[in-house]
Amino acid sequence: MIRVGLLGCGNVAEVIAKDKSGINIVALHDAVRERAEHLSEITGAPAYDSFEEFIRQDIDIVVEAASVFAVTAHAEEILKAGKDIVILSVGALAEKEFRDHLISVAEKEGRKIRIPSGAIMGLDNLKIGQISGITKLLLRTTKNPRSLRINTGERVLLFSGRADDCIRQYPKNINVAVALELASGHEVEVELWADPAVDRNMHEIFVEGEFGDFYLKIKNNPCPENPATSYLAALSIITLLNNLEKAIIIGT
Ligand SMILES: NC(=O)C1=CN([C@@H]2O[C@H](COP(=O)(O)OP(=O)(O)OC[C@H]3O[C@@H](n4cnc5c(N)ncnc54)[C@H](O)[C@@H]3O)[C@@H](O)[C@H]2O)C=CC1
Ligand SMILES: O=C([O-])CC(=O)C(=O)O
Repeated sequence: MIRVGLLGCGNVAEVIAKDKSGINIVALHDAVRERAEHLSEITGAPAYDSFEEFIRQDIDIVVEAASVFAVTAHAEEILKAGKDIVILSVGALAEKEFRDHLISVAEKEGRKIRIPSGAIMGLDNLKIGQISGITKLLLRTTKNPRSLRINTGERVLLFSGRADDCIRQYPKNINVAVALELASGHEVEVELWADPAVDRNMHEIFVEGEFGDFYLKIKNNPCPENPATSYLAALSIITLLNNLEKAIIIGT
């Protein structure tokens, strides 16, 4: 059974820890000790204060659900320690130089970097952008101001521009833009809106290309402990882990 280590023991990790589908969590690490200890009580897996000790454990795959910074700081070491990695804070890969370096380390070590679909649907078939022209790719994300930690009584456009600039400004809110970019191999135009009238995390994706066009709108229920994060993101990781060893692979 695949041995999973959780890097980051916050909101997403807690949903994973409470899941009953049989994920085998064997080690935990969080910069805040109490968070790892809390998940230790739920899973029975040991919590390690130091990252170095955590990564020495008998882990097959590390699930990062921590922060963009945690990926920058630890992803290379995880791969070099012979473990695969699931990266939820995929915004860390917006910078090409870092991304290319990490991929080359994974290739050299014979390891895999897995990017879950996270808080959106449709990421799988968008990979066709790597072989077929895409002429438009726009992500319009709308969240309640509370999720974005701002105060406004009306709908406001907080950002309009490139994904890499947006993730630098909102590292906890727009990882999906970078996932879309990596899947499609195409630059994403991003709009980030704060709207007090919405209580869900909404992502609208507009795509045009040689295949035709599509429009997708998802209205995600936020996680109770962290309204910036959609519950779907945690479900997507659980699903990824449950499918790792299946003989049939569904989706592009
Ligand atoms: N790709 C996607 O679609 C999505 C990505 N995310 C990202 O996933 C990550 C996790 O989300 P949540 O669980 O809601 O966040 P959270 O804030 O509830 O939990 C993160 C935990 O990681 C810990 N942490 C942060 N940096 C660390 C480091 N360098 N070393 C060790 N521990 C560290 C924090 O102390 C915290 O306990 C966030 O970066 C979030 O932006 C969230 C939703 C969707
Ligand atoms: O959970 C969401 O709806 C999206 C999100 O925070 C992210 O992409 O970082």
